[in-house]
Amino acid sequence: MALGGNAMIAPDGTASPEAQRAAIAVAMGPVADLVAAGHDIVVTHGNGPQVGNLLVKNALAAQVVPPVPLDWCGAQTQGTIGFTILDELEAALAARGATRPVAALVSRTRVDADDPGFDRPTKPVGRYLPRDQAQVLVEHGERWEDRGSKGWRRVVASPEPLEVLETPTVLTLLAAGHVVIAAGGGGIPVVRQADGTLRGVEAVIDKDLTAALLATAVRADVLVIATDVEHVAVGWGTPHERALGAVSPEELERYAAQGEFASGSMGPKVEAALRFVRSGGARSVITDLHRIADALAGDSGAAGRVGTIIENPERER
Ligand SMILES: Nc1ncnc2c1ncn2[C@@H]1O[C@H](COP(=O)(O)OP(=O)(O)O)[C@@H](O)[C@H]1O
Ligand SMILES: NC(=O)OP(=O)(O)O
Repeated sequence: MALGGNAMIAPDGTASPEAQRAAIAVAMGPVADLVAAGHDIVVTHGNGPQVGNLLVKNALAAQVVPPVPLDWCGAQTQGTIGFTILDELEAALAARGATRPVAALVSRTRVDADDPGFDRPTKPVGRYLPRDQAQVLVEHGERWEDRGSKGWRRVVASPEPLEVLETPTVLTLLAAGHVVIAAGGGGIPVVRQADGTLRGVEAVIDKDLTAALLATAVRADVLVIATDVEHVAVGWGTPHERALGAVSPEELERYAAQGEFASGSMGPKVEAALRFVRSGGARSVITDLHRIADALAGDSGAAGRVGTIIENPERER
Protein backbone atom coordinates (compact mmCIF):
# COMPACT_ATOMS: atom_id res chain seq x y z
CA MET A 1 0.00 0.00 0.00
CA ALA A 2 1.24 3.44 -0.93
CA LEU A 3 0.07 6.10 1.48
CA GLY A 4 0.08 9.74 0.31
CA GLY A 5 2.27 12.30 2.04
CA ASN A 6 -0.79 14.55 2.21
CA ALA A 7 -2.50 11.98 4.46
CA MET A 8 0.21 12.69 7.01
CA ILE A 9 -0.30 16.42 7.49
CA ALA A 10 -3.40 18.40 8.44
CA PRO A 11 -5.87 19.09 5.60
CA ASP A 12 -4.84 22.79 5.64
CA GLY A 13 -1.19 21.78 5.16
CA THR A 14 -0.19 22.27 8.81
CA ALA A 15 2.86 20.08 9.44
CA SER A 16 3.52 20.58 13.17
CA PRO A 17 4.46 17.33 14.96
CA GLU A 18 1.04 17.33 16.65
CA ALA A 19 -0.79 17.82 13.34
CA GLN A 20 1.28 15.09 11.67
CA ARG A 21 0.66 12.65 14.51
CA ALA A 22 -3.07 13.41 14.48
CA ALA A 23 -3.24 12.90 10.69
CA ILE A 24 -1.26 9.65 10.87
CA ALA A 25 -3.52 8.41 13.70
CA VAL A 26 -6.51 8.95 11.39
CA ALA A 27 -4.70 7.34 8.43
CA MET A 28 -3.84 4.22 10.44
CA GLY A 29 -7.53 3.39 11.06
CA PRO A 30 -8.19 1.99 7.57
CA VAL A 31 -4.77 0.28 7.52
CA ALA A 32 -5.48 -1.40 10.86
CA ASP A 33 -8.89 -2.54 9.58
CA LEU A 34 -7.15 -4.40 6.74
CA VAL A 35 -4.55 -5.93 9.05
CA ALA A 36 -7.28 -6.98 11.50
CA ALA A 37 -9.11 -8.61 8.57
CA GLY A 38 -6.05 -10.80 8.06
CA HIS A 39 -4.23 -9.16 5.14
CA ASP A 40 -0.43 -9.11 5.00
CA ILE A 41 0.60 -5.54 4.26
CA VAL A 42 3.69 -3.59 3.29
CA VAL A 43 3.16 0.17 3.64
CA THR A 44 5.14 2.69 1.61
CA HIS A 45 4.48 6.29 2.58
CA GLY A 46 5.07 9.66 0.95
CA ASN A 47 7.25 12.43 2.34
CA GLY A 48 6.81 15.33 -0.10
CA PRO A 49 5.51 17.92 2.39
CA GLN A 50 7.92 16.79 5.12
CA VAL A 51 11.12 16.59 3.06
CA GLY A 52 10.46 20.03 1.59
CA ASN A 53 10.07 21.45 5.09
CA LEU A 54 13.45 19.99 6.07
CA LEU A 55 15.01 21.81 3.10
CA VAL A 56 13.57 25.07 4.41
CA LYS A 57 15.08 24.41 7.85
CA ASN A 58 18.42 23.64 6.21
CA ALA A 59 18.38 26.96 4.37
CA LEU A 60 17.34 29.02 7.39
CA ALA A 61 19.88 27.41 9.74
CA ALA A 62 22.77 27.25 7.26
CA GLN A 63 24.79 29.93 9.08
CA VAL A 64 24.56 27.99 12.35
CA VAL A 65 24.65 24.25 11.52
CA PRO A 66 25.86 22.70 8.26
CA PRO A 67 23.02 21.85 5.85
CA VAL A 68 22.54 18.14 5.15
CA PRO A 69 21.97 16.76 1.63
CA LEU A 70 18.57 15.76 0.29
CA ASP A 71 19.20 12.02 0.73
CA TRP A 72 19.79 12.69 4.44
CA CYS A 73 16.54 14.67 4.59
CA GLY A 74 14.75 11.68 3.01
CA ALA A 75 16.29 9.35 5.59
CA GLN A 76 15.18 11.70 8.36
CA THR A 77 11.57 11.61 7.09
CA GLN A 78 11.66 7.80 7.08
CA GLY A 79 12.68 8.01 10.74
CA THR A 80 10.09 10.49 11.95
CA ILE A 81 7.18 9.23 9.82
CA GLY A 82 8.12 5.58 10.44
CA PHE A 83 8.31 6.19 14.19
CA THR A 84 4.90 7.88 14.23
CA ILE A 85 3.30 5.18 12.06
CA LEU A 86 4.66 2.52 14.44
CA ASP A 87 3.04 4.24 17.43
CA GLU A 88 -0.26 4.94 15.76
CA LEU A 89 -0.64 1.63 13.89
CA GLU A 90 0.12 -0.33 17.04
CA ALA A 91 -2.48 1.74 18.91
CA ALA A 92 -5.07 1.25 16.14
CA LEU A 93 -4.42 -2.51 16.09
CA ALA A 94 -4.72 -2.71 19.89
CA ALA A 95 -8.04 -0.83 19.70
CA ARG A 96 -9.27 -3.56 17.32
CA GLY A 97 -7.98 -6.38 19.53
CA ALA A 98 -5.49 -7.35 16.82
CA THR A 99 -1.94 -8.26 17.73
CA ARG A 100 0.53 -8.10 14.85
CA PRO A 101 4.12 -6.87 15.15
CA VAL A 102 4.93 -3.75 13.12
CA ALA A 103 8.41 -2.88 11.82
CA ALA A 104 9.66 0.30 10.11
CA LEU A 105 12.72 -0.17 7.93
CA VAL A 106 15.20 2.50 6.91
CA SER A 107 15.29 1.61 3.21
CA ARG A 108 17.38 2.58 0.21
CA THR A 109 16.29 2.60 -3.42
CA ARG A 110 18.87 2.24 -6.17
CA VAL A 111 18.69 4.71 -9.06
CA ASP A 112 20.83 5.28 -12.16
CA ALA A 113 23.43 8.04 -11.77
CA ASP A 114 22.70 9.04 -15.41
CA ASP A 115 18.92 9.20 -14.95
CA PRO A 116 17.59 12.21 -16.93
CA GLY A 117 15.51 13.11 -13.84
CA PHE A 118 18.64 14.64 -12.30
CA ASP A 119 18.67 17.32 -15.01
CA ARG A 120 14.93 17.91 -15.09
CA PRO A 121 13.39 18.32 -11.59
CA THR A 122 9.77 17.08 -11.46
CA LYS A 123 8.99 16.14 -7.87
CA PRO A 124 6.95 18.73 -5.93
CA VAL A 125 7.99 19.02 -2.27
CA GLY A 126 7.24 21.20 0.75
CA ARG A 127 4.74 23.96 1.16
CA TYR A 128 2.77 25.90 -1.43
CA LEU A 129 3.57 29.59 -1.86
CA PRO A 130 1.96 32.42 -3.81
CA ARG A 131 3.68 33.24 -7.10
CA ASP A 132 5.49 36.38 -5.89
CA GLN A 133 7.05 34.60 -2.89
CA ALA A 134 8.09 31.63 -5.04
CA GLN A 135 9.66 34.03 -7.52
CA VAL A 136 12.08 35.32 -4.84
CA LEU A 137 13.29 31.76 -4.22
CA VAL A 138 13.63 31.12 -7.95
CA GLU A 139 15.92 34.16 -8.07
CA HIS A 140 18.01 32.45 -5.36
CA GLY A 141 18.46 29.42 -7.62
CA GLU A 142 15.60 27.14 -6.54
CA ARG A 143 13.24 25.48 -9.05
CA TRP A 144 9.55 26.24 -8.38
CA GLU A 145 6.53 25.30 -10.47
CA ASP A 146 2.96 26.54 -10.75
CA ARG A 147 0.87 23.71 -9.23
CA GLY A 148 -2.54 25.24 -9.94
CA SER A 149 -5.11 26.51 -7.47
CA LYS A 150 -3.02 25.79 -4.36
CA GLY A 151 -0.11 27.92 -5.59
CA TRP A 152 3.54 27.28 -6.45
CA ARG A 153 5.70 24.44 -5.12
CA ARG A 154 9.41 23.68 -5.15
CA VAL A 155 10.43 20.82 -7.46
CA VAL A 156 13.48 18.57 -7.06
CA ALA A 157 15.12 15.77 -9.04
CA SER A 158 13.19 12.50 -9.07
CA PRO A 159 15.00 9.62 -10.80
CA GLU A 160 13.31 6.30 -11.63
CA PRO A 161 13.42 3.71 -8.83
CA LEU A 162 15.27 0.58 -10.02
CA GLU A 163 15.51 -1.65 -6.94
CA VAL A 164 14.54 -1.44 -3.27
CA LEU A 165 17.73 -2.73 -1.64
CA GLU A 166 15.94 -3.83 1.53
CA THR A 167 13.52 -6.15 -0.36
CA PRO A 168 15.03 -9.35 1.17
CA THR A 169 14.55 -7.89 4.66
CA VAL A 170 10.95 -6.93 3.83
CA LEU A 171 10.30 -10.55 2.77
CA THR A 172 11.89 -11.90 5.96
CA LEU A 173 9.74 -9.62 8.13
CA LEU A 174 6.58 -10.52 6.18
CA ALA A 175 7.31 -14.21 6.60
CA ALA A 176 7.67 -13.58 10.34
CA GLY A 177 4.19 -12.02 10.43
CA HIS A 178 5.10 -8.34 10.59
CA VAL A 179 3.29 -5.42 9.06
CA VAL A 180 6.21 -3.72 7.29
CA ILE A 181 6.71 0.01 6.75
CA ALA A 182 9.35 0.29 4.02
CA ALA A 183 10.76 2.54 1.31
CA GLY A 184 9.17 5.64 2.83
CA GLY A 185 9.42 8.68 0.57
CA GLY A 186 10.17 6.30 -2.29
CA GLY A 187 13.31 5.11 -0.51
CA ILE A 188 16.59 6.92 0.13
CA PRO A 189 18.08 7.35 -3.36
CA VAL A 190 21.49 5.71 -3.81
CA VAL A 191 23.68 4.90 -6.81
CA ARG A 192 26.10 1.99 -7.18
CA GLN A 193 29.64 3.27 -7.77
CA ALA A 194 32.30 1.68 -10.00
CA ASP A 195 33.89 -0.01 -6.97
CA GLY A 196 30.54 -1.57 -6.01
CA THR A 197 29.87 0.68 -3.01
CA LEU A 198 26.73 2.78 -2.65
CA ARG A 199 26.47 6.54 -2.44
CA GLY A 200 23.41 8.64 -1.53
CA VAL A 201 22.27 11.15 -4.15
CA GLU A 202 20.23 14.34 -3.94
CA ALA A 203 16.72 13.49 -5.08
CA VAL A 204 13.25 12.49 -3.90
CA ILE A 205 11.88 9.35 -5.54
CA ASP A 206 8.19 9.11 -6.30
CA LYS A 207 6.74 6.80 -3.67
CA ASP A 208 4.00 5.45 -5.95
CA LEU A 209 6.57 4.27 -8.52
CA THR A 210 8.66 2.69 -5.76
CA ALA A 211 5.52 1.07 -4.36
CA ALA A 212 4.88 -0.59 -7.75
CA LEU A 213 8.45 -1.89 -7.81
CA LEU A 214 8.30 -3.21 -4.24
CA ALA A 215 4.82 -4.71 -4.70
CA THR A 216 6.11 -6.62 -7.73
CA ALA A 217 9.28 -7.72 -5.90
CA VAL A 218 7.35 -9.10 -2.89
CA ARG A 219 4.75 -10.68 -5.24
CA ALA A 220 1.85 -8.75 -3.74
CA ASP A 221 -1.64 -9.66 -4.94
CA VAL A 222 -2.81 -6.07 -4.93
CA LEU A 223 -1.18 -2.65 -5.09
CA VAL A 224 -3.34 -0.16 -3.19
CA ILE A 225 -2.62 3.52 -3.82
CA ALA A 226 -4.39 5.36 -1.02
CA THR A 227 -4.89 9.08 -1.60
CA ASP A 228 -7.51 11.78 -0.99
CA VAL A 229 -9.86 11.24 -3.94
CA GLU A 230 -12.17 8.24 -4.40
CA HIS A 231 -11.52 7.87 -8.12
CA VAL A 232 -9.13 8.76 -10.84
CA ALA A 233 -11.02 11.04 -13.22
CA VAL A 234 -10.79 11.91 -16.88
CA GLY A 235 -11.56 15.51 -17.74
CA TRP A 236 -10.50 16.26 -14.17
CA GLY A 237 -11.54 19.72 -13.00
CA THR A 238 -13.64 20.35 -16.13
CA PRO A 239 -17.43 20.27 -16.57
CA HIS A 240 -16.92 16.92 -18.35
CA GLU A 241 -15.15 15.23 -15.44
CA ARG A 242 -15.88 11.48 -15.31
CA ALA A 243 -14.82 9.13 -12.52
CA LEU A 244 -13.17 5.87 -13.60
CA GLY A 245 -14.34 2.68 -11.86
CA ALA A 246 -13.14 -0.64 -13.28
CA VAL A 247 -10.81 0.22 -16.14
CA SER A 248 -8.61 -1.95 -18.34
CA PRO A 249 -4.86 -1.27 -18.52
CA GLU A 250 -5.24 -0.46 -22.23
CA GLU A 251 -7.97 2.12 -21.65
CA LEU A 252 -6.02 3.74 -18.79
CA GLU A 253 -2.85 3.85 -20.91
CA ARG A 254 -4.83 5.60 -23.63
CA TYR A 255 -6.05 8.29 -21.23
CA ALA A 256 -2.53 8.71 -19.83
CA ALA A 257 -1.16 9.20 -23.36
CA GLN A 258 -3.82 11.87 -23.88
CA GLY A 259 -2.41 13.79 -20.87
CA GLU A 260 -5.42 13.22 -18.57
CA PHE A 261 -3.37 12.80 -15.38
CA ALA A 262 -1.37 15.63 -13.83
CA SER A 263 2.38 15.12 -13.39
CA GLY A 264 3.55 15.06 -9.77
CA SER A 265 0.11 13.98 -8.48
CA MET A 266 -2.26 11.59 -10.31
CA GLY A 267 0.18 10.92 -13.19
CA PRO A 268 2.66 8.81 -11.19
CA LYS A 269 -0.17 6.98 -9.40
CA VAL A 270 -1.67 5.87 -12.71
CA GLU A 271 1.78 4.97 -14.03
CA ALA A 272 2.51 2.94 -10.87
CA ALA A 273 -0.85 1.13 -11.07
CA LEU A 274 -0.16 0.24 -14.72
CA ARG A 275 3.41 -0.89 -14.07
CA PHE A 276 2.24 -3.26 -11.32
CA VAL A 277 -0.37 -5.04 -13.45
CA ARG A 278 1.94 -4.99 -16.50
CA SER A 279 4.61 -6.72 -14.35
CA GLY A 280 2.24 -9.56 -13.48
CA GLY A 281 0.38 -8.15 -10.45
CA ALA A 282 -3.30 -9.11 -10.30
CA ARG A 283 -4.87 -5.76 -9.47
CA SER A 284 -4.15 -2.13 -8.70
CA VAL A 285 -6.57 0.05 -6.76
CA ILE A 286 -6.46 3.84 -6.54
CA THR A 287 -8.88 5.39 -4.08
CA ASP A 288 -9.44 7.53 -1.01
CA LEU A 289 -7.64 6.14 2.04
CA HIS A 290 -10.98 5.88 3.85
CA ARG A 291 -12.59 3.81 1.11
CA ILE A 292 -9.89 1.18 0.64
CA ALA A 293 -11.77 -1.62 2.43
CA ASP A 294 -14.87 -1.01 0.28
CA ALA A 295 -12.79 -0.76 -2.89
CA LEU A 296 -11.01 -4.04 -2.11
CA ALA A 297 -14.32 -5.72 -1.31
CA GLY A 298 -15.63 -4.58 -4.72
CA ASP A 299 -18.47 -2.61 -3.12
CA SER A 300 -20.73 -0.28 -5.02
CA GLY A 301 -21.27 3.03 -3.26
CA ALA A 302 -24.23 5.32 -3.92
CA ALA A 303 -22.47 6.66 -7.01
CA GLY A 304 -21.28 3.25 -8.30
CA ARG A 305 -18.05 1.28 -7.98
CA VAL A 306 -15.85 2.44 -5.08
CA GLY A 307 -12.34 3.24 -6.27
CA THR A 308 -10.55 3.00 -9.60
CA ILE A 309 -9.66 -0.66 -10.19
CA ILE A 310 -7.18 -1.85 -12.80
CA GLU A 311 -7.30 -5.63 -13.30
CA ASN A 312 -4.63 -7.68 -15.02
CA PRO A 313 -6.60 -9.54 -17.70
CA GLU A 314 -4.00 -12.31 -17.69
CA ARG A 315 -4.45 -13.13 -13.99
CA GLU A 316 -7.40 -15.14 -12.64
CA ARG A 317 -8.85 -13.75 -9.42
N1 LIG B 1 -7.16 13.06 -13.27
C1 LIG B 1 -7.23 13.21 -11.95
N2 LIG B 1 -8.17 12.54 -11.24
C2 LIG B 1 -8.24 12.68 -9.90
N3 LIG B 1 -7.40 13.48 -9.17
C3 LIG B 1 -6.45 14.16 -9.84
C4 LIG B 1 -6.32 14.06 -11.25
N4 LIG B 1 -5.27 14.84 -11.64
C5 LIG B 1 -4.78 15.39 -10.54
N5 LIG B 1 -5.48 14.99 -9.45
C6 LIG B 1 -5.13 15.42 -8.07
O1 LIG B 1 -4.25 14.44 -7.54
C7 LIG B 1 -4.37 14.52 -6.11
C8 LIG B 1 -3.72 13.28 -5.50
O2 LIG B 1 -2.31 13.36 -5.72
P1 LIG B 1 -1.33 13.85 -4.55
O3 LIG B 1 -1.78 15.17 -4.02
O4 LIG B 1 0.07 13.73 -5.05
O5 LIG B 1 -1.67 12.75 -3.48
P2 LIG B 1 -0.95 12.00 -2.28
O6 LIG B 1 -0.30 13.04 -1.39
O7 LIG B 1 -2.11 11.30 -1.65
O8 LIG B 1 0.06 11.04 -2.87
C9 LIG B 1 -5.85 14.66 -5.90
O9 LIG B 1 -6.15 15.27 -4.65
C10 LIG B 1 -6.27 15.56 -7.06
O10 LIG B 1 -6.27 16.89 -6.61
N1 LIG C 1 8.17 10.80 -2.10
C1 LIG C 1 6.87 11.04 -2.45
O1 LIG C 1 6.40 10.62 -3.50
O2 LIG C 1 6.14 11.80 -1.55
P1 LIG C 1 4.65 12.36 -1.72
O3 LIG C 1 3.78 11.20 -2.04
O4 LIG C 1 4.33 12.94 -0.38
O5 LIG C 1 4.68 13.38 -2.80
